[in-house]
Amino acid sequence: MTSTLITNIGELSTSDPDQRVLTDAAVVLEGERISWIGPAAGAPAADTVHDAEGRAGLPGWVDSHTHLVFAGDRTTEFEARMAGAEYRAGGIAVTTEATRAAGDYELTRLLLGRAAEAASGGTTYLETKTGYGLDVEHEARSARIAAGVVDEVTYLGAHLVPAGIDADEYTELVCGPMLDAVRPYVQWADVFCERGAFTPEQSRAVLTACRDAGLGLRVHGNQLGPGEGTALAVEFGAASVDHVNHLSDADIDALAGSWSGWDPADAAEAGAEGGPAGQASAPGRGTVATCLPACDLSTRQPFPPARRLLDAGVQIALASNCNPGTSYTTSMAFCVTTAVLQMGLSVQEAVRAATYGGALSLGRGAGTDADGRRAVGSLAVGHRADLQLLNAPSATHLAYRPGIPLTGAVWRAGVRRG
Ligand SMILES: N=CN[C@@H](CCC(=O)O)C(=O)O
Ligand SMILES: [Zn+2]
Repeated sequence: MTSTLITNIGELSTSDPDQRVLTDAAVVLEGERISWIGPAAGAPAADTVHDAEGRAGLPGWVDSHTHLVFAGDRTTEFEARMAGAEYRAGGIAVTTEATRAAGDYELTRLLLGRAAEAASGGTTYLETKTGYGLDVEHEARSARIAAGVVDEVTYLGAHLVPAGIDADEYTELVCGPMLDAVRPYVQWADVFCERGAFTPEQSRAVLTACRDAGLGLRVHGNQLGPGEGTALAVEFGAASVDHVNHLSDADIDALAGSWSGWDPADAAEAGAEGGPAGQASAPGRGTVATCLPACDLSTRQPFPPARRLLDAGVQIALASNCNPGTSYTTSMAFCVTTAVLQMGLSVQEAVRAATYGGALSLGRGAGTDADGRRAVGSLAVGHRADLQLLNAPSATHLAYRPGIPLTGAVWRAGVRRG
């Protein structure tokens, strides 16, 4: 097994339980895993050496919320929004029509292009959702295509009630034949619990059916206004609730309560979280609040109360939410920049949310699961060797130099990608 020593790392953000930031550091990669981390002066020899020349190093981004399986374009809707129109869930139907019309080859090509774009920006672990098929055939097709490209696939048949079908009838389809059809390809299920999408009752039905089918749960909640999405997510022990723009005090308390007694160091020691199936059994594991700042800018929503959530003890994630309607970017660096400049997070808090936070929300924050899949999102011995070097001396430059593509060299599972 070949080993690589990456040395002379000026500043290394580990995103580990102690949130250690090492200076003059080195990392050794052996095969797909990290085998050593420490001061450059004490690093062991390796087959090959990469000199970081004082650059900053950090885990590869974990993008835990995207909608990449789609065709078509929503520029006109975006222009109208920039001119003052409100975002409405109904735009999903426009993308659904274009997605259904695209052939398998075209849809796969589009997805591969977006995944490659994400990778070139330093993303090394990627989740994506269905949700632009909205019938049995096209949801199953989206799930199948996604499973061949990304790391984790989420079933989002409950994205919008398509025209021509009663909402309750459609919800039954989502909970029955559509779920059966996507089940071989997906690990997670999600529901858009929001006005104009799915009611709390319909969302509850979807979460129940998907939980009973053995899927891990996620919720799109509290994006466009106050609502029950977050409360439902906590009640169902969902791994994440995403958007969280309009939270009540009770929502924040519920999220914080879901994490009471949880200690990341215990989680790391206890070993595998086991992915989605492990979410209920992981001790003290709560519901991650996933913030999507690029989407908030594009839809002119208030940013989520990330500072308050962190201070209350809630684990948060940052994700791109790349989709054609509300957030057409794969740039995790942009999300980190925005979280620092606009949401009151420190650089290290934002980096941790965009790496470890996402991994935690995907059940991949610690240990190695039964299939041998290693933890991602933080740099520790035994974790998958996913890391990036910035063309900058510190992670602070992500916020200090907004808009500058700083990702330099990237390793994914120990393999140099860029
Ligand atoms: N909010 C729901 N779904 C997507 C937007 C989908 C669309 O408008 O196409 C989101 O996460 O923002
Ligand atoms: Zn989304």
